[in-house]
Amino acid sequence: MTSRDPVATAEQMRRLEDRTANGGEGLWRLMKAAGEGAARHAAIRAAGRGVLVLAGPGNNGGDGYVMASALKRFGVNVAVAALASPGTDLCKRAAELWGGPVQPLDQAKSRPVLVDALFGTGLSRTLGADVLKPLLTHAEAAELVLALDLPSGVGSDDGTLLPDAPRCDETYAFGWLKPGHLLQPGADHVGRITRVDIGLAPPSPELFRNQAPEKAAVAPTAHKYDRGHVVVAAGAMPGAAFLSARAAQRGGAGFVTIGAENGDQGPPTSIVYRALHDLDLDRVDVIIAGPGLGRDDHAAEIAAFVLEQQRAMVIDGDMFSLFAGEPKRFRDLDAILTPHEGEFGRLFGELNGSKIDRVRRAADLCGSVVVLKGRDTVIAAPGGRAIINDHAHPRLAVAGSGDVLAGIVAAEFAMRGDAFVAACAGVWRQGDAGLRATDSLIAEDLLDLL
Ligand SMILES: NC(=O)C1=CN([C@@H]2O[C@H](COP(=O)(O)OP(=O)(O)OC[C@H]3O[C@@H](n4cnc5c(N)ncnc54)[C@H](O)[C@@H]3O)[C@@H](O)[C@H]2O)[C@@H](O)CC1
Ligand SMILES: [K+]
Repeated sequence: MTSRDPVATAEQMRRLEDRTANGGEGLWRLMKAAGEGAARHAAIRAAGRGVLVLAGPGNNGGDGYVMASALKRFGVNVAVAALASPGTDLCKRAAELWGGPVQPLDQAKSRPVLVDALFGTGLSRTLGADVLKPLLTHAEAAELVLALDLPSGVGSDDGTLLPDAPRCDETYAFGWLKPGHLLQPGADHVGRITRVDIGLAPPSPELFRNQAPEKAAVAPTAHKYDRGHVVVAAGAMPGAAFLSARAAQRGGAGFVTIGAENGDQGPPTSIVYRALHDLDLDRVDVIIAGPGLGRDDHAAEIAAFVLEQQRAMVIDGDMFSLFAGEPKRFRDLDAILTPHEGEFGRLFGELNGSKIDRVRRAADLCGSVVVLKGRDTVIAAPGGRAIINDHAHPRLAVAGSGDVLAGIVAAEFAMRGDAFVAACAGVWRQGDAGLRATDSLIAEDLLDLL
């Protein structure tokens, strides 16, 4: 697997900072690297326009003072306004480095470029009107809003968003990405993410941002079955099964069968229709169950039958209603579950914490890879390995999009054999298709975009 951007929580960032810095001077070097790194990017983005830096009382504010002093050195016309006097040693030192005038937040004159250095990973409660009102006024007056580390109002660990927090155009992420850069609704306020390397030690590899997968290897001599045989267990709504089957084909599976319970033949296409009970399921790589399956007794029989097969599976749609509150039913399988929020709640009930916490817990509960779909999709394997996918577009929220995802993920699973890697690859590919589509997207279009 190619290298992915690690994602670190605020607590992990603090520990990494301590481990890297080894004392006060080291911490100061990190702050200097952060503020100066951001200044180098911002000086170019400002393109001669005046800059106003809003500095908070903590170390995010410290980064702001360092940045302002570097911008001044670069010849940029920069002013600083502060919420309160510096509250940490590092912030004090940074304010001394700046040494120029500092105005109160609500008395500063707005400028075309605004830098939000009020709060970063230390935001711990809701923003008062004393902060929010001037912040919004300056942001509305600016042509370009840049945030240091995180936009003020975005929760670093969970992507929550405080009401009325302004939207930024670009965020300079110091060291590593934080979950708040990628999780909704906060991620929508982050704008373009630019990572600024400050020489921080790497975090333990637990959480990453998804990235373009390497193509699954196919041997030049591969037979169609070597490229993966995927079966879709069809039920009440054959259209959904067809979409999944087509997506599995387009996704790269060599052979795709729709297992229709009564052996119904579909339209004459390269998809084979067979009665599910007549298939030699031992020779099948992955079974998809759920898309269009239905929720009646007949569907329940099919669901029980496919679970008994103990094959690798992609589980979606109606399966989460048929097994509501029973995630342990999937425990002994090598499976990928692809619920949306509603289905996730139906299967796992209410779980606490951030989206990452909840999906990790869910994966442990069912012993399988769980993909919680959305603008921000979180994928977790049992044991804690997790990925956030922000490579997607809201236009993917159309009927049938989930059926397509199940098919792509199944193809990837059949070709790669590793559930977590396959889920990450499939989610990326669907997101990528969505990004390349137009706003008139319907699920069928995705098939041609794979
Ligand atoms: N952890 C790291 O590795 C590094 C961190 N740096 C910077 O340090 C930041 C974290 O600094 P801090 O931990 O000092 O935290 P912040 O500077 O984000 O905020 C903490 C301060 O804000 C106050 N506060 C929190 N929520 C508030 C609210 N809603 N209303 C009013 N006041 C509020 C706190 O009481 C505290 O004074 C990072 O985001 C980054 O910008 C960088 O200097 C470089 C290295
Ligand atoms: K900030």
